[in-house]
Amino acid sequence: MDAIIWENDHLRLLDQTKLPGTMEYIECYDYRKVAESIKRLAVRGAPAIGAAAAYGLVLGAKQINTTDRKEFLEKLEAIAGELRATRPTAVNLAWALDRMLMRVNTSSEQDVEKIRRVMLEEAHAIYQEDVQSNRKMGEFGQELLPNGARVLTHCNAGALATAGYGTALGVIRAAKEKGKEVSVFADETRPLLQGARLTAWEMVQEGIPVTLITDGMAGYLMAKKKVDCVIVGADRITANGDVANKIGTYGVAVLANYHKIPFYVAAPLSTIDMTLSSGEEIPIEERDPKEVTHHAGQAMAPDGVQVWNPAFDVTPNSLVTAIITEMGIIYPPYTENLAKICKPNK
Ligand SMILES: CSC[C@H]1O[C@H](OP(=O)(O)O)[C@H](O)[C@@H]1O
Repeated sequence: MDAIIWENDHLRLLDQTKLPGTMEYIECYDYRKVAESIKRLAVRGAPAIGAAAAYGLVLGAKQINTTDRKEFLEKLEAIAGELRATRPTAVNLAWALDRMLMRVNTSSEQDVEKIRRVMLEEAHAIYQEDVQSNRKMGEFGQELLPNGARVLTHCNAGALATAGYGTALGVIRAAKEKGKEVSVFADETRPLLQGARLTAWEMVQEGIPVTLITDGMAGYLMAKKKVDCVIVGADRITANGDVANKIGTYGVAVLANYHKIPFYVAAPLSTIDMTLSSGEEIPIEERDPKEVTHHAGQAMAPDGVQVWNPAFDVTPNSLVTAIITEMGIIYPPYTENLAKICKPNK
C-alpha cells in the first residue's frame, strides 16, 4: 500500500483517516491541499509527512508565476513556511523542506523551469532514500527478533507512516522475510487509533499475526509474559537519545522497563535532531480536544469537560534499550554513539 504516489505531474495521498474501511486517494495539484492533508493526518507519520511536504513544495513551485529567480526563491520560502507550520513535532517535515531549499539555493540554475525539475528530482530522492533506509533498518533490526518473537508496538510506524516498508513494522517485515515466525500486539493508540486502524490493517494485509489490544492492556500483557520486546517508531530523537513519539509511548516504555522487556526504537537518521540536546526541547503538538471527546462524530464526554490532547510524549533515553537505524543498531551512550553516525542538522 503506497501512502504517497507522484503520478501524472501531481501528488496522490492515500487518505489514512478513511482506513481501514475505504482506500481513497486525495489528488493534490495545489500545495495547500498537501498542507491540509498533513494537518488533518490524512497523510501522517514522520517520514511520510516529510516526503509529502517535499512533493508539496514541488507543487508550490509550479504555482509560482514568475521567471525571475529571486522572486521565485522568495515565494518558495513562503510556501515552505506554510508547509513547515502544519505539524511541529516530527523533525522529518522540517528536515525535508530544508533539504529541498538547500538543493535550490545551492543550484546555480537561473532558469526557473529547470529549478522546478531539480526540485522534483530531490523530492524523488527523499522518497526513495526513505524506502531504502527502512529496508536497511529492517535488516539490522530483525537480528534482534528470535524466531517466534512476540512484539508489542504502539501507533503506526509502518508503510503508511513512511515512503514504504516502515520503520518499526519494517523490522517485523524483515524478520518475516527471513522466514521467522513473528507476531504483533498492536496498541489501539487513542485518540486517533492509528494502531487499530492502520497497524492492524497493515499486518492483516501481510498475513502477519496481529492481536489488537486497548492501550490500557499493555501492562497486563507484559505481566502475563506475553511480550518479548517492544518496537516503536519516532517523530524526533534528540542528540542524547530522548525519543518523541505518539502519546502513550512513554507509558509503554516505563512498563517495559519495569517488566525487564527490551524497548527498541526504529528510526532513520532523518528523524534524529542533533541540534536539540534533550527531549525537553522538542515542541509537542497539541491537537483539537474533539479528538478526545468525540469518536465518529459521537460525543464520548459531556460538554464543558476540560481536555488535554498532546499528540506526542517524550521517552527518556534511559528507557530505550537500542535505536535501530539504517546505519546499524545504536546502543547507549547515545550522545556519543549518535554523534558518530549523524551529521549536525544545521
Ligand atoms: C515512522 S514515524 C511514525 C510515527 O508518527 C506517528 O505520529 P502521527 O500518526 O501523529 O503522525 C507516531 O508517532 C508514529 O510512531
